Amino acid sequence: MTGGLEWPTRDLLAGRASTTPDATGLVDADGDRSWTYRAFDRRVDAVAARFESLVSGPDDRLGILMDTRVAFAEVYFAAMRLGVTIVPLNVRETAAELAPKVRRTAIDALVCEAATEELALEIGDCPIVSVDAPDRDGVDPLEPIDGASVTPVALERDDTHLLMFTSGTSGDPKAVRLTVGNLVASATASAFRLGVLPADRWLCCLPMYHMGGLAPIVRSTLYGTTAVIQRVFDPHDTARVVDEYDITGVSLVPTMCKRLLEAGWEPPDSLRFVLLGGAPASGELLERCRERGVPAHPTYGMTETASQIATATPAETAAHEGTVGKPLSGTDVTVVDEDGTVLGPDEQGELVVSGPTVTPGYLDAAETAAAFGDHGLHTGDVGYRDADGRLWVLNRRSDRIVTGGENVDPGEVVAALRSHPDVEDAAVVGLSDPEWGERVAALVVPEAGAAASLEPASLLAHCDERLAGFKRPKTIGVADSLPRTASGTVDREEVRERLLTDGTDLSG
Ligand SMILES: O=C(O)CCC(=O)c1ccccc1C(=O)O
Repeated sequence: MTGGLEWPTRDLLAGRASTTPDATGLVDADGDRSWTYRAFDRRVDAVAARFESLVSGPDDRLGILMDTRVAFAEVYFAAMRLGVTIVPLNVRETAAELAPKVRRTAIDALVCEAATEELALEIGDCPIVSVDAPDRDGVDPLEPIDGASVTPVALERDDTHLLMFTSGTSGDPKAVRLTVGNLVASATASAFRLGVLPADRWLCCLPMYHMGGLAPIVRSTLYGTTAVIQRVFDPHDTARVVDEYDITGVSLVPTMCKRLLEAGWEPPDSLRFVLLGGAPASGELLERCRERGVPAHPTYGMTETASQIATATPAETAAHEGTVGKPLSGTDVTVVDEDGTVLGPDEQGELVVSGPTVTPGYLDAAETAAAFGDHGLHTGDVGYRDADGRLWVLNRRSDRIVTGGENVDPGEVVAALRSHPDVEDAAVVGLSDPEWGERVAALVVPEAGAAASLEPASLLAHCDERLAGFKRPKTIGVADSLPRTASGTVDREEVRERLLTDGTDLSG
């Protein structure tokens, strides 16, 4: 820190760098470079100095449109140093999906990289900085500048530090507010479950614009251990990185873990945990992990709780099939029925979460009011706890589809399909898929007279202009009308049945 440092501060990196400056903070597995916490801190100062004239303080918002890389971590901590609210954006989404998010969050500046610059220019009605483009004087924006000084802004513990989007189920993504207090509470409780050793090295190969990819960076900085960053997951390459970089822990979604096993992965003894989240891990996958010596820790979490709610150890998953373990310390999970009555052991109901990791609310006050009740945040997930407090999650957020660890709001896909001139109506559900957990599937009702001319290729091209690739239907069926229940809502079970029997597979 070249500027004065005021205490207390929520600048987690400054605290770390002043405590163990010589410990290795970051490793770039792609470029085979590493940075001590001192060097990491200086680079973050350089980034903060570049952005200071654009954004500073709690009223300003900085969008980040970058994929997983060391520079993401540097921009993130620079934004924390400037006390601004960070808005990570999904680089896989289209301009049509991102533009409303940028508008709703009123971003004051947007950071992008070479690969996202074009997209940034389409969506950002504000100053845009690419971390890959030299500035006007030809200087690499991430290189420390001698004598540069930045005035850090101390965030209050309860200030909004992060606005992260999560998919709803009816077409409107929600912006979750998170505080530095939420993230610190989560990282602390995570350490109590997984343990921390001085030689720990956490491999980060999940998207950093999602909670599952960002959380390990916050954790390792708080702990003073090392984050090893790999931009693109690839079963053979990721297995090599785990070996070569002495990785002790890695966060994965189940699809990645399955691919590693299929590629013949046998992890080194030094690997202490695989944190397996974002989607349910099947019993079959966990069984194969046990056979191969993969220390799988299935975890249940959400953006709204800054990642983990409950996490199981390998011994627990072997002895109690299907459990996600006990809630982390400090987190309470209550099971309630439809009237809000608290249920007892083994009784199924909605999971309600409270504790220091839980968001203070959404950006939209009406969404916040709808989500919180007497016992905390209503997750929309159904599950139960056993007499010892272990948690089972039976189905995930009502209609939401989870494919390869990405969440898809069926409402968004329906809206995209309905905007096609030959489509009158559509219903979208998730079908079970051996590779992705679930696949997006759509039952489409053509406009009168358009049935003969409705081409799946035209529907898919229409979706590709509006939706991220992972939201594109992989199975499509055509019907004269949507099946409905007695109360008039779409009968999702019947939609599923029809797609399973009559749907055309378009995933090839
Ligand atoms: O499902 C979510 O939205 C949160 C998922 C998440 O945080 C996660 C996803 C994959 C691996 C690890 C984690 C984690 O809890 O840290």
